[in-house]
Parts: sequence; C-alpha cells; structure tokens
Amino acid sequence: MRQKMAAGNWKMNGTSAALAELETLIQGQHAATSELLICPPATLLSRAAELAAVSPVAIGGQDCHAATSGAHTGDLSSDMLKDAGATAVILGHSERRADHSETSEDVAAKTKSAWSAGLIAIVCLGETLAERESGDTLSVVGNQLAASLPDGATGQNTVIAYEPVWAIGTGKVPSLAQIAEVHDFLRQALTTRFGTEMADAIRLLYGGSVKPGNAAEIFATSNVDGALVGGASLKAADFSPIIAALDAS
Ligand SMILES: O=C(CO)COP(=O)(O)O
Repeated sequence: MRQKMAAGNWKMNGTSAALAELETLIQGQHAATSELLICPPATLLSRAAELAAVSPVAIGGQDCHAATSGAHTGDLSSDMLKDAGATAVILGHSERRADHSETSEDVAAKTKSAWSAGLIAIVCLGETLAERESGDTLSVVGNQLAASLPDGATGQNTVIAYEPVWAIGTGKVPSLAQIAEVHDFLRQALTTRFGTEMADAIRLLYGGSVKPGNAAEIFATSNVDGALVGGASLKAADFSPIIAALDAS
C-alpha cells in the first residue's frame, strides 16, 4: 500500500515571516496519516527543518545540482540540502525546465545525485497546452519519464509528480478523466520498466491548481497518490484542508 503524500512547493515565495505559516501547519497536523512535505526556498531550509524537527512535516529542496561540489556559483548540491535538514528534493519542475533550459537528461543526473545523498527525488513531468492540444500528452510525459528517471528508482527514493504546465498557477485543472488517463499511463510505463512490485510502490502525485475545493475529487482519481501543491501550500489555512482531503481519501 502506498502512503499518500501531500507536498507543498513554495517556489520563490517567502521570507522569515513565512515560517509562521509552517508553524501553524505543523501544529494542526499531529494526527495526519499522509506523508507531508514542505519545500521552502533554500534561504529558509535550515530554519524550516529546525521548526519541523519531531513533527509530521518533512522539509525538501526545490532543485539541486548534479555535482557534489565545485565551481558552480549560486547552485546547491544534494549533500548541502541534506545537511540543511532536507529529506527530499523537487527535480525537473517545468519552471526549471523553462527558466533554466533543464533537459530530462539533466534531471536524471540530478536524480542520481539526490539518491546518493539519501534524498527522495520528486521528479516532475507535464505537457504544455500546445502539446495537449496536438494530442501528444502521453508521448511527451512518457518520454520525460523515460529520460528523467535513471535505473534504480524505488518507492523509497522516488516520487513522480504529473504537473500539466497549463494547469500550474492558472486555476485550470484537467478533467478527472484526463488526470486518470495520464496517471494510469505512468503506472503502466513504470510497470513495464521496473516490474509490478517496484512500480506499485512509487507514488504518483498530481500538481496544478490543486485547491481545497477540488482536492477530494482529484484524490479519488485512479492512481493519484497525493498532490504537489504550489500556491495553496503557502497558507496553512489552504493546505490543511487539502491534507485532510488526502487523509480521508
Ligand atoms: O507547480 C506547482 C507545484 O509544483 C503547482 O502550482 P499551483 O498549485 O500554484 O498551480
């Protein structure tokens, strides 16, 4: 049985004052049964990890470099994230693929680095609106999955997040049938590559405009094991009901 997961991606949002939201979130989650993760900006990682120590909320990074150290100004290694208290890292988010020209091959190298540091890699995939409208969704996400995920993925070291680019921060959400189609396809692709037992252990999160009002129906959808939430993870009052919906699903 896969443990459900609710992950919050704060993106480039939040200074010290945002830690009060994390504290509020933590205080309300002592009975949560889902795995909970908040990925704050790197500047808040250490303090967030201190706040969340001995709590049901884990802390993650939003990216890492593929190398362990060296002359890479402005970058962070997976070891540094781990050292700051992270247990997971988001990799291959569409904003990084777009803003930093990250390829799936880059994402695979970063994923290996995350694994070597003992971090869970949350590997993101998703089609653009143009790709969806031209009927290429399954081939796009299938190719991204194949190239972004190195051999050696397990339920312990890897989570996949399907995030249609056109649904991120737009308030537009795919139909439940569209979400199910992609998630069923991803489960099948994982099964073909890694075998049933391994594929069944890897969580598949949906991301893109998940809100308190649509969370329950998304969590009831085939092969959806949780969510990667952007905007609605910034406020405990928004993220908490999403977690409650996941716990109840
Ligand atoms: O990109 C996302 C999470 O990684 C989703 O963002 P929103 O929930 O703000 O649409």
